[in-house]
Parts: sequence; structure tokens; C-alpha cells
Amino acid sequence: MTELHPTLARVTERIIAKSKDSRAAYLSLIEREIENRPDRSQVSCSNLAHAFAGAQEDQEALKTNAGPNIGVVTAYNDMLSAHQPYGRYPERLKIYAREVGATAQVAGGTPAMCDGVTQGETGMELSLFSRDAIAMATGVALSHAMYDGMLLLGICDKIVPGLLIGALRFGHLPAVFVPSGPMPSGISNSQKQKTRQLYAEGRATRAELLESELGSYHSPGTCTFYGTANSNQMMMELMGLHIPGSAFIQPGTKLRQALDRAAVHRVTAMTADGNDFRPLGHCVDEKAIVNAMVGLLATGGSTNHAIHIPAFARAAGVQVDWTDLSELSSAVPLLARVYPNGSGDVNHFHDAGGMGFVIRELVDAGLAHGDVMGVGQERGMAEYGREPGLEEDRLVWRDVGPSGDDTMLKPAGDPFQPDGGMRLVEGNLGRACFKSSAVKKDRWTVEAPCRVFHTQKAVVDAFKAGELDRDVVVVVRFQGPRANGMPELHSLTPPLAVLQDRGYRVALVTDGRMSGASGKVPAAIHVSPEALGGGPLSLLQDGDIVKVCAETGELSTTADLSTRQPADDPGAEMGTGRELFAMFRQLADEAEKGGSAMLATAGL
Ligand SMILES: O=C(O)[C@H](O)[C@@H](O)[C@H](O)[C@H](O)COP(=O)(O)O
Ligand code: SF4
Repeated sequence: MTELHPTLARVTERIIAKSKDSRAAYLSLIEREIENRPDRSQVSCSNLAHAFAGAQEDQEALKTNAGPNIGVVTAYNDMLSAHQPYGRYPERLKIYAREVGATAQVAGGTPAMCDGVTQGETGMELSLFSRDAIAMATGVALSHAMYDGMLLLGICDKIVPGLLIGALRFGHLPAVFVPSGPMPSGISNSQKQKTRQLYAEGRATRAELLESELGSYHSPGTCTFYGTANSNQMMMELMGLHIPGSAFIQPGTKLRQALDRAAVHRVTAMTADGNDFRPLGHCVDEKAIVNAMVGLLATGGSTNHAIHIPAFARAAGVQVDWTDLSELSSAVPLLARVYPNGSGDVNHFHDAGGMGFVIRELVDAGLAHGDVMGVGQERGMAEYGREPGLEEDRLVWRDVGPSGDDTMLKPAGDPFQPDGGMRLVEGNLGRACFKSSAVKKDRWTVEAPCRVFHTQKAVVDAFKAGELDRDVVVVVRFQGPRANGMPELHSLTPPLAVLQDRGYRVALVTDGRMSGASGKVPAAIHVSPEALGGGPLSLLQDGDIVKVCAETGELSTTADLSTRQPADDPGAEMGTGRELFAMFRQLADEAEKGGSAMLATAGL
């Protein structure tokens, strides 16, 4: 194996150094929790009776403390196609637990929002903060203190980060994430995009658009674009929090079932009473967090993780920022092109070699830490660099071999790009993220007069009125965490893509987010500081020249902002439950720190 890449070593050392105190505080919390772990034989009989009353056939085993008791935290609902399979999981997981002398109980459920359903709607303003609500719900579930380990059932955008944040605060327990897998591939992504752009131009009917969308999203399982949900799966592999190779095995298959069963058996084997104790807080250390960032860059993952990684890192006492991400991006090559960064989807990616190929290439090239603890049978990342299969119904892991499709997957020695899929752009307008893997290089620099908007709808109306048919930097402000919950503005992709296809130089600049599935149009997103409270975006006026340049890392205006007054705050809206999240908005810290009121007020 090659020596660790010097940039990876340097960034890791810097993160360890700046996290020294917060990581030490976190580890001593875990030690205290391990020492004070409730001995259930000493817990009041009333507490125990309440805990076991609903356990039916497991009641005797629980009463006699026969074996480890595993808490299942599930984000099941029917609204997310990715989470719909989880409805049938609890009874199966209990059976698998009994097979190894353990028990499992559903500790609790968490909310789960489908960003695909709320995209472009007011519900999207609850999306980012739903992550913190999920973390809190995870804490409520595990607070029963009746568990020796945890199984975390969640896939989508805010759910895995939320589950991880919550579970890390119970990091004295071992944990395994249990994915449900991607739905089979539907119509091609280029076909989907074509119908969308035709509809945006008024050249396709709504019925034709719906037919096309249903051709893409058609059955239980995760949507197959490489957005935030599937970026979550990639990160869980790079952090070693899945059974190796679980990420992209489809629901309802024998292999999926075998991996789910292995997850239950593994978490049971890693409890404090076993001989392979692996508390989650020890698995998730600085190196695991660096591996998550490396995986994001090497696979062109979702920009949303520029916000979620700093957040869940803080939950483990680790401090990371966009400078760390940007420096890693300069050294980590782009090894995968999965839609929207390419044409194939995660099923094609998996068939071409998938996560096993990516992890093997990164670790062998010294571009990822191979000594992350993980939850695999062996410690370390070796198993994660292979792929799972069944031999006479027995789970085996095989070498992955070379890429099965070099239009999707390339080796570290011959990457698509020598550097990663995400760049930091900064200047007198603030700091922002730019997803370079999803934008053609001739679009990495756009300098044009800006048009300033306060809502997505105003942009679409201006587009329909033909007001944007020119070189233009579209600025959408007051979309930050404290303004309106930092929604994704993915509905802007089709109209801006139409302008770009008409030959105009177009870019988006916003303190809001984009979907992990957004691509094609150059965008400087998550601008920090946000407009609300006088951030530079609030000083811009129509016609100011704005430059976005991913080559030089620039986000600036030639306008003299020193003489400007901030635009008025459009004010927070009521309805769709947004008022319930007012305290999250008022207390949220900036995107670069994770956009979390919960972590900010917890002093983490
Ligand atoms: O970050 C993400 O990955 C997105 O939020 C994704 O979860 C969302 O559902 C997209 O909107 C789907 O893409 P389409 O809207 O293009 O189908
Ligand atoms: S991947 Fe996105 S659109 Fe698909 S189910 Fe998950 S949240 Fe919804």
C-alpha cells in the first residue's frame, strides 16, 4: 500500500490538532457513559416491567438478561420510496437477533422528509432543520437506556446525518447503519432531463412530464441519481458504518437480506459484553471523518454534505471546515461519474465496481485512511474495498477487479479529474461551495451583471417573461439557515439550464442550498455569511457585475459595497409548520459549521 498522500496526512493532522480539546471532552463523555452504563439487574423493577411489557416472545430473555438487547431506531414511512421497505424490517431484525441469543426492540422512530416531494414547495423550508429534529428523536429513542447496541434505519438526505448526530451522543454503544438499497433503474436520466427542459420551455405537456417522472421514480428503494441520499450511503462505507458493501444492494434481494442479517449479528458481537467492543464514538474519529470528505470528493457527491459533515463531526468532537474540504479537493481525484455528474445511475455504478472499487483505489493510493476501525468482521477498510456476494447462501466478499465501465469509474492512476468534485469559492461576497464535478469546465468561470431575487418563484417568473435571456448571474438571497431554513433551490435547474443551452453565460449565487441531484449550471451555494443580518449578498443591486470562478476560487463583485445599506429582510412566513421551526432559525449557526441551532446551543 502506498504511503499516505501528504495532503491527506497534513489535513488529518490539522483536524486532530484543532479538535484536541473537543475530541478529548467527547471521549471522556463516552468513558463516563460506559462506566455508568445502567446494569439492568439493578434498574428498578417498575422501569424494567415497563420496558419489557410489550416484548412478547422476547420478554423472558429480557427479564433474565439473557443476551444483548439491541435498540432499532427507524425512519420508516411510506412517503420516501427509500424508506418504504423499512416497514417490514423490525420483525425480521428481531428474528436475526434471536439467532445469536440477543433481542431487538424498536427503540423509536424519527421523522423523515422526502426532499423530492417538497422540492420547490414551502415544506422544503423545514428540510435542513428536520435533520436536527431527527437527531433529537434519535436521542429520545435511545434515552430509555435499555440497549447494548443500536441499528439505524435511514437512507435519505437529512436522515442519515440526523441519525448519526443523535447516535454519536450515545457513542458508548456500538452501531450499524442498515440501508434498504436503490430501486431498479428506470428511464435514462438524459431522457428525464430532456422532458423537463421541454416542459420548462412549454414544449411538453404536464401529462407527458408526469409519465416521464414516473418512469424514473417507480418503486420502493432509493432514487437512483447520485444525490444526497446515495452520497450518505457512500459515506457510511468510507466511515465503516455499514456491513461492507451494503450501500447499493437492491431491496427484496437475497443478498440484501443476508447483509441485513449480518448487521444484526455484527452489532450484537460488538457490545461491551462481547470480546470485540466497538463503541460508535471510537469508530467515528478524525480519520473516519476525513474518509467521508475524501469519498465525497472522489465520487462527486452531494454539496449538502459540505453542511452535514461539519455538523456530525462536531457531534463526535471533531472540528472541520470548508478549507479542509477544499485542500483535500486539490489532492483527491475524481474517480466516479454518476448522474448528475455522468449518465449512469447508482445501479450502473455498483455493477461497474461501485464502492468496493472506489475504496480500494483510494486506500491503495494513500488517498483514504485504511486503518479506520469500521464495523466489518476484520477491523480496517480492507473488507470495504471488496464486494459482497452469496455462495450457497453464505455471505462472501470478493475482489472487485478493474472498473467494469470506464465511463463511470476510473482508477486513481487515471482519474476523470486530478482533483475532487467540489471547490471553495470566496471573496467580497463571502465563502461558498461550487460543485465542479457536475459542471463542464468551460462553465467554471462566469462574470456578468447580476439580477437579484428573494424567491425561486420570482426567478421562474422572470425567466418566463424573457427577462433573463442574456449573460446573467442570478442571485437568490435570504435563503440561509436563519432567514428561511436554507431550502434547496433545485427547481431553478431546468430554467437556468435552458438559458445556458441557449448560449448565455449563466450562474447562480445563493445563500441557499441545491439538491445533491443538481448539476449542469455553475452555482456558488451556501454563501456564508448569509444575507440575513447584513451579509454581503444583502448589499447587491441589479446590474452589479458578479464573478464566480471555480478555477481561481473567486466569488466577488466589482461594486463598491461599502456605501450600500442591506436590503430589507423579507421576513419569515407562517404555514406548513414553518413557525414551529422559528427557534431553529433564530439560533442556527452558519452553513460552514453545519447550520444547526441544536449543536450551537449545546456548545458543541
Ligand atoms: O439532495 C438531494 O439529493 C435532493 O434533495 C433529492 O433528495 C431530491 O429529491 C431531488 O429533488 C431529486 O431530484 P429531482 O427533483 O431532479 O427528481
Ligand atoms: S432520494 Fe430524495 S427523492 Fe428519493 S426518496 Fe430519498 S429524499 Fe426522496
